[in-house]
Amino acid sequence: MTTIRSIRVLDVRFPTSQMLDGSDAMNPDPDYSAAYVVLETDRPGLEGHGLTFTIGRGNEICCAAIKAMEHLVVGLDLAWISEDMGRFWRHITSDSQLRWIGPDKGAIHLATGAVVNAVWDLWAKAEAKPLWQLVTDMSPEELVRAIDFRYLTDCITPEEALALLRAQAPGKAERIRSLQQDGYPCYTTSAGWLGYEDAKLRRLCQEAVDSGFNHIKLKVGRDLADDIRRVTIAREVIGPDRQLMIDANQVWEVDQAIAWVKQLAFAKPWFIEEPTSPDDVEGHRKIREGIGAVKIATGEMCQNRIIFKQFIMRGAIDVVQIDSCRLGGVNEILAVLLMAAKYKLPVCPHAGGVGLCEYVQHLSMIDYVCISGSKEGRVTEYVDHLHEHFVDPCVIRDANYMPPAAPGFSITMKPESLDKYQFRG
Ligand SMILES: C[C@H](O)[C@@H](O)[C@@H](O)[C@H](O)C(=O)O
Ligand SMILES: [Mg+2]
Repeated sequence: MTTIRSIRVLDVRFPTSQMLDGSDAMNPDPDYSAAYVVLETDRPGLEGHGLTFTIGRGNEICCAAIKAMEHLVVGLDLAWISEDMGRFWRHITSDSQLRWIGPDKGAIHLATGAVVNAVWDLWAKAEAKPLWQLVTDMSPEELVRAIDFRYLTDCITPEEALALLRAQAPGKAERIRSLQQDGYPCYTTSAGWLGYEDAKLRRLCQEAVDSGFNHIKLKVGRDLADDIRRVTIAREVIGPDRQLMIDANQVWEVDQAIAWVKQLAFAKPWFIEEPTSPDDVEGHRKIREGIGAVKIATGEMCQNRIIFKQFIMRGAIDVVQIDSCRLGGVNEILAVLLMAAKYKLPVCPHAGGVGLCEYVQHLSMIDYVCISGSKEGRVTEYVDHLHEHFVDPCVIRDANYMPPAAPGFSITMKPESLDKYQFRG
């Protein structure tokens, strides 16, 4: 028996705004931060680690929200959790007084992401498996049991999910072999932060091409003339055959988005990401209909499975960009992966930030092995910042995430980094 004895919460912030790393049209000066949680157990040496990502101020609010969930996790037995993961998720999201300040959204849901992922990390460490393997070793029945289908059954029922997972099961071993050999494809955003000068943009695009990337994402949306110049540079460096993606981080009105994207269409972007409010399903649908061949991607700020359901069912998006800790952790992410698979939409997760690449590689591998069954038209984000702070950082080979081998969810940070970057006000 392993019992969660206590939780420790740390406010960790990195001064990334100094170099304008991570900057975009909506967020000019992000300080990549983590509301970091450690679940301490009665088994010596066994802890679960998790985090939710913020960009600086407000991180303390997420830390407070995690602390407010303490009574929901302390005292739980790992065997009770792992016996029925869906029951655990319902338990953690059903405190009615905390639910009142959500539900399924805002700081309390970000906190849910941190805590739920810490529990998965704990379970994977207890089983001595990397998280992706813990999940891909599950039977279709066990996977379905991990999901809370509340509010989703008009889109996908547990029976349909089971049928989908069973249909993919025979190919699992072969796909795991493919992951071990070639990894899972990724794209880079490191070249295209909005605060970077043209010369730096050009140099970083070239470096990305030289390291084997076939997909590059650029920030747009502050100034149209700048954008035209920047996408021209990027297209020139990457050539006609690689994919260019653009990301506006929610700055436009719906009609403005249509007009602006049309002006950038000459550079043949594969998709426009977050053209407008992340909650505006109908707005995305209108933009999608108005911009011709350019696809619509969104999801890094899609707060829960219910909004994703609407995007997916209303034909409002082409590319589903789950975030590993804005949704309420692995359980809710599995639900979104299944809905996307049913509607045959590719999932290209959001990453970057601090720790998001470490998290998300596992999720893409689970999607590939158990759910979508394909790497076709799918790439996961990669950003080259802050990996040195992790005990088991992600490994990229020829623009592919290689499957992590160490037990857990790869999110454990080095004690010296936690100490050095702890925010002390
Ligand atoms: C503030 C952040 O760096 C964002 O710009 C980033 O998450 C971005 O939207 C992305 O898609 O990587
Ligand atoms: Mg983005």
